[in-house]
Amino acid sequence: MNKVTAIIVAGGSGKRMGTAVKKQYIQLKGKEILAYTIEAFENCSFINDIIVVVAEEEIDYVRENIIRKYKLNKVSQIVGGGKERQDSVYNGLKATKGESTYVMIHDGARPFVKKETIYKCLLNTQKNKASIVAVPVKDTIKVCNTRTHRVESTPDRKKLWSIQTPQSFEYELLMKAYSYAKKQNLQVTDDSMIIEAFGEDVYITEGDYTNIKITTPEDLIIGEVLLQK
Ligand SMILES: Nc1ccn([C@@H]2O[C@H](COP(=O)(O)OP(=O)(O)OP(=O)(O)O)[C@@H](O)[C@H]2O)c(=O)n1
Ligand SMILES: C[C@](O)(CO)[C@H](O)COP(=O)(O)O
Repeated sequence: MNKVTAIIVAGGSGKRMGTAVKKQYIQLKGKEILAYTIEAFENCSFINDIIVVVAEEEIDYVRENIIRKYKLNKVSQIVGGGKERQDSVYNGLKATKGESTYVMIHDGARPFVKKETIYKCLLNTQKNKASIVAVPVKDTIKVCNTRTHRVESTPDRKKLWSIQTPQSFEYELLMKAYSYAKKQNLQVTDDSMIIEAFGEDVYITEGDYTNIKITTPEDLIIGEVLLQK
C-alpha cells in the first residue's frame, strides 16, 4: 500500500500577527484556525494519517482542545516543533519512521485549502516525485536593491508563481534532500527549495487564490469573509 501522510506544521510563534493568542489557535466563527486546517486533510479519503507539529509545550493543549474536541481521528501523532519552519518539518518527517510513501507538507496557518487541490497535488507527485501548489502572480514584480530599493529588474510575469502549500514529495526523496540540507546548513522558506538545492525537479500544481496563509491581522478579516461563502 502506498501510504500518504500529511504533515501539518503549526509550531511557529506568529510574530507578524502579533496577537496574544498564537495565530493557529485564533478562532474564526468559533473554531481554531488549526482545526480547520487539519479537518481539510481529515476529510480526504486518500490521506492515510496526519502528523501535527506544534511547539513542545502546546502538545497536550492541542491533543485535548483540537484533536479530541473535533474528533480528528486520522491524527496519528502530535510532535514538537523546532526553531525554524524547516526544523518543524524535519521533526514531522522523522516521526513517520519511514513508513510513508508520500508526504504532503502543509502550513497549519492555511485553513482554506480545498480537497481538489490536495488531490491534484498528490497526483502530480505520484507522476513527478515533487509537486507544490501555487497560483500565478497577479502583480508586476520588481527585483530591488535590498538597501536602497533601487529597481534592478522586472522578471517576466509569465514565469512567476506565488507558492503555497501543500508541498508534496516522495518520502525517500524529501528525507534524502533534508539530510543534505542539514549538512549544508541550508536556510529555506519552503520545502521545495531543499529539493531544488538537491538537484531534483519540482512541478507546480495550480491551486487557487483562496488558499491564503493567515500571516498578518488583515488576513483574519479575509478569513471571516471566506468562511461566509
Ligand atoms: N518554527 C516554526 C515556524 C513556523 N512553523 C509553521 O509554519 C507555517 C508557516 O509559517 P509562518 O506563517 O511564517 O508562521 P510563523 O512562523 O508562526 O509566523 P511569523 O513568521 O510571523 O512569526 C505556520 O503554520 C507555522 O506555525 C512551524 O511549524 N515551526
Ligand atoms: C511554505 C510557504 O507557505 C510558502 O509560501 C511559506 O514560505 C511559509 O512561511 P513564510 O515564513 O511566510 O515564508
